Amino acid sequence: MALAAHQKESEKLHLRQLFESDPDRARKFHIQWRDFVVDYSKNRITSETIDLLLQLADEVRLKESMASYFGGDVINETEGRAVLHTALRAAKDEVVKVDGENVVPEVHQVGEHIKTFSEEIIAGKKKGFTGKPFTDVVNIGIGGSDLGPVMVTEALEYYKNHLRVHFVSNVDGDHVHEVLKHIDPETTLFVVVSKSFTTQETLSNALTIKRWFLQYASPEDVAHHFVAVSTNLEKIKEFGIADENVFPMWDWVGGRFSLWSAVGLSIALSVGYDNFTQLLEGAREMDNHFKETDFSENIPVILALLSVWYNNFYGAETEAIIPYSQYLHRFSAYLQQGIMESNGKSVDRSGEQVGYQTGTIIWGEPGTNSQHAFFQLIHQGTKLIPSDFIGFKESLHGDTDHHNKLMANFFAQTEALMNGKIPEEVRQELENQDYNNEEIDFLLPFKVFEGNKPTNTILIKKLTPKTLGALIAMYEHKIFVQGVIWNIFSFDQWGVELGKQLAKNILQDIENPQIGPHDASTEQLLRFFKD
Ligand SMILES: O=P(O)(O)OC[C@H]1O[C@](O)(CO)[C@@H](O)[C@@H]1O
Repeated sequence: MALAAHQKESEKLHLRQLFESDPDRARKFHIQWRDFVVDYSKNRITSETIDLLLQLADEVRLKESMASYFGGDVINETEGRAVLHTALRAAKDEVVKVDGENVVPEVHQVGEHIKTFSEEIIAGKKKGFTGKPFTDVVNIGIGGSDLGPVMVTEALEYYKNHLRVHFVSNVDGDHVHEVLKHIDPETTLFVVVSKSFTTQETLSNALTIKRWFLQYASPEDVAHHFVAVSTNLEKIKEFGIADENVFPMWDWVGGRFSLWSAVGLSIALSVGYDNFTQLLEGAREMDNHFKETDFSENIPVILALLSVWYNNFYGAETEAIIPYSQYLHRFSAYLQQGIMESNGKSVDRSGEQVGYQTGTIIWGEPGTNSQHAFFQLIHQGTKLIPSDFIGFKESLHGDTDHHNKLMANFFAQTEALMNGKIPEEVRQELENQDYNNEEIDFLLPFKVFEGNKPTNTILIKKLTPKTLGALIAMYEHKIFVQGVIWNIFSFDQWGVELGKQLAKNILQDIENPQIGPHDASTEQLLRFFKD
């Protein structure tokens, strides 16, 4: 394949040389779009690489797949569903059909419900069972019903109102009990979020909270303090939630892409509905950019192709995502589900084992903390770790002193990763510090930086609800493009089922005297646990 042969050649090149030999490189390999600058020039690529990768996008018929994705075709074939998180941010006059029905009016109707509900809670018009306004919100959900809301409410903390928002996700009782310590039943609203309303963790946490609540309130008060977001309206009723407190969602929205729906209710409660709609608008703008822009200037397409380049041709297994913003401290955790649950597949669309690498391992922490934690390995370790650096031009607090220092680190790291430090530079530096020759010869190999480490720099004007929406949508579309290239189904998640099933059986073993047949190791461990 042309790309494999090309990789053999490009492997010999160093980013330093590539910059030295082409003064136009930074201009050539960057995309400016609205408040975003995406500089991908610090990658091990030439114009030929990009041409070959764009050719690959054509060969896999990416354009046609995009039309199916946005058009509501059943592209989640193993679950028989369309994949339409993009419809959740569609403008009122757009038409997006599922089974011949335009779903946009319904989406906007739920949006209106989110608006009135959140505004009444924020304004203190809707009150708790003793007539006091709400002060706290607890989001009860897991996976996509938790990670998106928690990431966005943290990311938009600067924009938040007086409501304190808490998240309970883990079935580990420590999580729920710690949250219960900090809330008052009279003034807390509980938002139970579960697309299926059958998830063990969420139902257990919701029931524990309901039991706790009923120590202070009567059963009819549940209707005022609990709201639910789900596709499973029957189960919600059984739980005792009032009809007006039910926010529907749809099976054509995957959990990990659902924060744009009523799953984002805790976001709207935390930052207000206007900010929530700004988030959607940012995502819509990115959708349009993705749909309408030539692939050579298309941010999600270029980022996806670069990721494929390292994953499939350089053998890189992981990608680091490093936001230089403390507000984005849950961003990589959020993308871990988005990317790894979507593209962690080893069977292609015809049911055959793939003979190539698929989904990348995603990890990361905010800069500058990450520099003091794991950057040693990125700079001088043996592994190739392509990294996305995300930073903002303006500081929200207007603190230029801190922001300049933060951003100096942001730029310095990608420059250092790219250039490295050659032996001559190290020698000169040590000589200047009056080291003798023997000391220099000893220290030199440890102080050399090979460089040539690829990074993308995503520089955004300011962290706002709108730019955040666009940033999240950018990664959503990157996931989609990669799924098309790898010919896998990105929108199911069968791989999470087996563990769930076994846990059900093991719970029986734990709660009953008998331990069912297991492998010798599991059985022995269960005996230790029960003794
Ligand atoms: O919203 P639900 O149905 O409770 O599911 C929670 C999460 O569980 C999964 O199905 C599997 O982890 C995710 O895809 C989903 O986001």
